[in-house]
Amino acid sequence: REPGLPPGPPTLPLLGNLHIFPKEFAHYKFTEWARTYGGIYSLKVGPGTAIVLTDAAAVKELMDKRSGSTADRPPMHIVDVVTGGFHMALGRYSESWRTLRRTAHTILTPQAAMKHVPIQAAEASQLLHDILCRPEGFYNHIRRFSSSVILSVLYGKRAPRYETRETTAFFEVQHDWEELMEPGSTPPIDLIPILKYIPERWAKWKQDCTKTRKMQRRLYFGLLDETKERVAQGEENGCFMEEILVREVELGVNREMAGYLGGVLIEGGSDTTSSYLQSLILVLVAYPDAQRKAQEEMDRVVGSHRMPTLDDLEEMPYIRAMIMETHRFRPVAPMLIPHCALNDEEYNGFIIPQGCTIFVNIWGIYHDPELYDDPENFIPERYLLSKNGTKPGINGSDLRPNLPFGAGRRICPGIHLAQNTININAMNFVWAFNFTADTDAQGNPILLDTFNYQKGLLTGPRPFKCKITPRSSEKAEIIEHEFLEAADTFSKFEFGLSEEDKEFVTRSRVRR
Ligand code: HEM
Repeated sequence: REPGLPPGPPTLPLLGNLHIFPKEFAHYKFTEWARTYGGIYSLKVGPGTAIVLTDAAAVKELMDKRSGSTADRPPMHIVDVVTGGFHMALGRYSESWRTLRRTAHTILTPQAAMKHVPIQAAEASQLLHDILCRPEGFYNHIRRFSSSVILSVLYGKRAPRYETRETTAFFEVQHDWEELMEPGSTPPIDLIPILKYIPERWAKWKQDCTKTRKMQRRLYFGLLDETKERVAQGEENGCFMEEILVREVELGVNREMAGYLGGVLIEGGSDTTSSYLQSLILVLVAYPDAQRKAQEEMDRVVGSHRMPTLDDLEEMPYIRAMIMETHRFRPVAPMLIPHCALNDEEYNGFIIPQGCTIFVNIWGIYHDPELYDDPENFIPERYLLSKNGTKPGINGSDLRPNLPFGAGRRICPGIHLAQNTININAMNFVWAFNFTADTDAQGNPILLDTFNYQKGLLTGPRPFKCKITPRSSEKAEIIEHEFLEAADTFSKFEFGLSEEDKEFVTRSRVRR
């Protein structure tokens, strides 16, 4: 470890800390180390350096205020090979990143996000309906929902079924893409660049890259071309890509960029929102008291005769607190996406060297007993006591409510879209259903493991079982009614459907 770096675990010659670097669920180990080495420590990864921030003040200063210096991503050769350098989320801080980011931002502002609320609300009514009809399939109903919302918002084309072609194609290619990026699945090309030059016939990872690239391009550019054709036929429906196509010269976005921008936004918008909503159901089951309090508030504000709308949330402090607490308790991205330092920075007497990888360990911050009372439990009330949920006597002003969405110039561009989706569904779930633990053969409740999560940079609960029942027959009727009423909104987004999709749409729109 070079002098001036923050402290960290003891190193070995050449390897540094490589031999103890966690291969999965790194946020647990990173949090354990933070309790020993402090809110800012370093790890040596061979010759490279990683800095782990588990301190809100350091995140505010280095990631938000000095974002111009920390907005890069670590080099990932695989990402360049597969996406030609056009991956906005994983790509370097370059001119093309800035163009892509500007383009995404102009169209995903809070006002622009409001334009998409009708399709989000309509899809949320199908989600309730799907759960009502087949509660045991809730996990995949949520995945369909997220995929359909993002496809509708971006390409004006929805996915009525989990098996709809574009949804299945996306899940398939995303699975391969995530596997390819899993540490250990490729040789350490970024540490030993000469490995890039091994011919493809001897390097399986290169063949996998070629396959993934082909699959991604078929899906992403196929969707782009379909949108073009639809616009040419005068059938616009106000989706994101239509606006890009109209403004491509002004925005400086060429075909390659538009194709990958759409693809990366599908990647960013699919499993993130679905993981959040799956976590929400997990905590509603695991913490029945919190569920009961949320339902009492819902009954007071909305009652039984209508469904909640976004405007109602203003009157629901407990449900707002529950939404915040879910982000804290089980953040979708426990360490955000790694950043990389563009320049040397100095902080609290430590050097943050140019080129180092920076992990923002929000898991460690959110589970710090110095900041939160009983951090390992789901307690929405903490957000009623203080804006950032911190315990009495603690100044939580270095925290901010949107921290789970990232930091500085790399903060999630889909945040407003995501928050609307989360708010609509959180209210719907609480209004519509009772969520209870599944029971064993003797009728005893089966305790849920709230740590049974998928590995990866973005994480969500592994499939789990629970019982979901409508809170009343009147509510079940309203769900049915709202779903049928949504047909008009859906129809603008239903084109190019397969025969199976059409058959499903016709069958499901008949009152039962
Ligand atoms: C619960 C929902 C979501 C959560 C918790 C979430 C969280 C995050 C986080 C933590 C980052 C990394 C920020 C950083 O490195 O500092 C990120 C980046 C990103 N997110 Fe989201 N996100 C969500 C939904 C969405 C949606 C709906 C979209 C698309 C419309 C989206 C698109 C992206 C993109 C493109 C990036 C990369 C930004 C960049 O590197 O410049 N996300 N998100």
